[in-house]
Amino acid sequence: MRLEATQGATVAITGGTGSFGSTMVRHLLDNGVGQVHVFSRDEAKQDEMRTRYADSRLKFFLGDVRDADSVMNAFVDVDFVFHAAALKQVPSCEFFPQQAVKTNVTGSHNVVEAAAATGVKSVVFLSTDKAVYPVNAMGMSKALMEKTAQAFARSHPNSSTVVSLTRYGNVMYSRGSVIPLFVKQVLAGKPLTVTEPRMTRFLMSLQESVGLVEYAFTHAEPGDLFVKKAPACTVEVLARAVAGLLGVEDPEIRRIGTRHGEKMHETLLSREEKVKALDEGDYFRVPLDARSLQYELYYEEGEEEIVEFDDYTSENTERLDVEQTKQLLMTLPEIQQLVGARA
Ligand SMILES: O=c1ccn([C@@H]2O[C@H](COP(=O)(O)OP(=O)(O)O[C@H]3O[C@H](CO)[C@H](O)[C@H](O)[C@H]3O)[C@@H](O)[C@H]2O)c(=O)[nH]1
Repeated sequence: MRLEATQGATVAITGGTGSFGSTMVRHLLDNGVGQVHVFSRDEAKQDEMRTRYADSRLKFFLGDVRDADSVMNAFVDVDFVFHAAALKQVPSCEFFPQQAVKTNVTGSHNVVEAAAATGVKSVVFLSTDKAVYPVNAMGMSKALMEKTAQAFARSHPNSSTVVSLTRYGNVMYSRGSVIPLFVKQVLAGKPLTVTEPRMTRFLMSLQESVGLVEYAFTHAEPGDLFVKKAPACTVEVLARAVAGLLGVEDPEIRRIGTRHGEKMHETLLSREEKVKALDEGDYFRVPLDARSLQYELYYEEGEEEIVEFDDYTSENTERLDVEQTKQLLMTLPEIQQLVGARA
């Protein structure tokens, strides 16, 4: 993975102390970035990161994407922005949808406006499969974030700020997610709690999410949306793979039922997007629908092709069995460590 464009450049990352942010920061520092502006709300995490990275190219900006001035302040003299700050927990957004609107929608609007006002060259927005046909407040607010970014690109065709989007699925081993939970349950000798055995999720590593953002950043035309092709598996397969790697071949599985706000399968591209998507090998690129607000284009001329296409979902993508899932899990440093420690 190379980030030639960022060599010597100044990059700002909103949500810079999170999982994505800190992985991207490491990657940028290793690839000759000039400066990184780490923008986030949590001073303790910033302090921890400052000590851990101990690199004079890092500058920390305390602020909140909800506060436009704080965003503007962090973007002065910045070349590129990665917008990762978000409320991303499904349950908390479900209980506090207004908070999701403030951070994910208004906050993202502040980011795009500040980027344009300060002359940022390119800003990549991070979205999620949960934004496609959304059923929960987190997904709905991320869908509106996407629309906010696309609306900017559509209404400012001559802007020197390129706005693009990436969408990805579940990041394996992310904080609070199911893989570390299954690991904990296996190590404690407890049954594995599986919501619905046939439920599927895309599987992506944190490194791949950095790669996707880098790809978007390097290739984007204004308003483009990028998705990485990814395999998927059922949660039962995932549970069996995690247990198998930790030496439990036939784990006890306790079915707990689908949780609130959860889908059976996730969708990375709707069929309306799929019909427009360009296949670029590991990635799909969906160009901006740049039509103006001429109503006849929306209401009088349809698109015949659309019915021929399927959505791109965790159900119809490449599906992994237990052995293949084990192999994929073994690419994760956390799993390598665990398995190594037990060998
Ligand atoms: O005890 C559990 C918990 C989860 N699952 C299943 O495992 C899969 C993955 O669950 P995660 O909780 O890891 O991921 P989600 O798809 O629910 O989404 C997660 O990742 C999102 C980001 O994409 C948000 O952060 C969200 O709040 C967070 O729950 C789902 O099918 C879920 O039903 C189980 O089988 N058993």
